[in-house]
Amino acid sequence: MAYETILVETRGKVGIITLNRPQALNALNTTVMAEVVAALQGYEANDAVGAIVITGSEKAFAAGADIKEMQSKTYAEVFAGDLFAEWDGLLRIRKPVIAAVAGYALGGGCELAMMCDFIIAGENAKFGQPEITLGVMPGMGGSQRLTRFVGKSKAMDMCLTGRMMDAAEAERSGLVSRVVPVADLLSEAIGAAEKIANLSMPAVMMNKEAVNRAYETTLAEGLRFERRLFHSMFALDDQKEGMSAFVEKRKANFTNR
Ligand SMILES: CCCCCCC/C=C/C(=O)SCCNC(=O)CCNC(=O)[C@H](O)C(C)(C)COP(=O)(O)OP(=O)(O)OC[C@H]1O[C@@H](n2cnc3c(N)ncnc32)[C@H](O)[C@@H]1OP(=O)(O)O
Repeated sequence: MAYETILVETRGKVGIITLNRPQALNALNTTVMAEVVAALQGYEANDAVGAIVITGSEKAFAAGADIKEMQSKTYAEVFAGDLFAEWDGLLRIRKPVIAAVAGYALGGGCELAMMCDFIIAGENAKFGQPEITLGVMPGMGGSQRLTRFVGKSKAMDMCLTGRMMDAAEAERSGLVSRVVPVADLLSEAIGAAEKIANLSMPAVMMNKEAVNRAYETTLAEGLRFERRLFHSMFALDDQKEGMSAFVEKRKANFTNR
């Protein structure tokens, strides 16, 4: 499929989506949204792909939702069209999605990164929710997810002042899982994705579902959910293979069954 605003490539078992609107610092317009979700759905349906990386350029992962596209919209339009709801398609992807962030990840760009399963940042990454400076607020989960990632005080600071957080602060605060030199960012993210893609896919997907559940439910309910998933894994060939391989001191050969 030919895309206008993203580049799509498969390396081994890893699908790579690169946001590609350099003239607008990868601002997220309606076309980007539709194309990213379509590419993700394509990888989700492709059994040869086990994990996905979303990245941008060295200067910008994404500098936010496209302000020029939003500028003149009316309340009636954004309400009736449920502006940005299509991004929820990302949340229905069951394979792991890693954000590889260099440069600006602002507004919707920061929100897109936080919708991924984890974030690997280049040393020049800058995260922020500057919507307040435009007279609005985050519209795709920023006020909720950022607060869960970094806590109330820092989330308030960022949403109310619009200030940016650099990669070191983002790692300290738990927003990103690792920080690497910009030159190594894509290979680090692809390496992590490749490692995941070579594991048992049902086990990977159940791990993802269980961690996500921690955001949505009580501790008691989450622990019950984890226990049930854990028990169900003993119905998988991959559980037998993984444990046998350990005991026999060999590499596991997972079949995703
Ligand atoms: C999954 C999530 C999607 C849903 C999102 C829901 C709600 C989200 C709302 C938002 O995201 S509002 C936008 C928040 N972002 C910002 O306010 C950042 C805006 N950009 C900047 O402040 C600066 O561009 C910068 C990032 C600090 C970089 O500055 P620099 O001087 O280096 O470059 P510029 O000359 O400013 O930009 C180059 C070029 O890119 C255009 N551009 C930058 N950001 C956007 C944007 N968000 N939307 C549209 N266009 C953008 C900028 O206008 C320049 O283009 P020209 O005007 O020269 O043609």
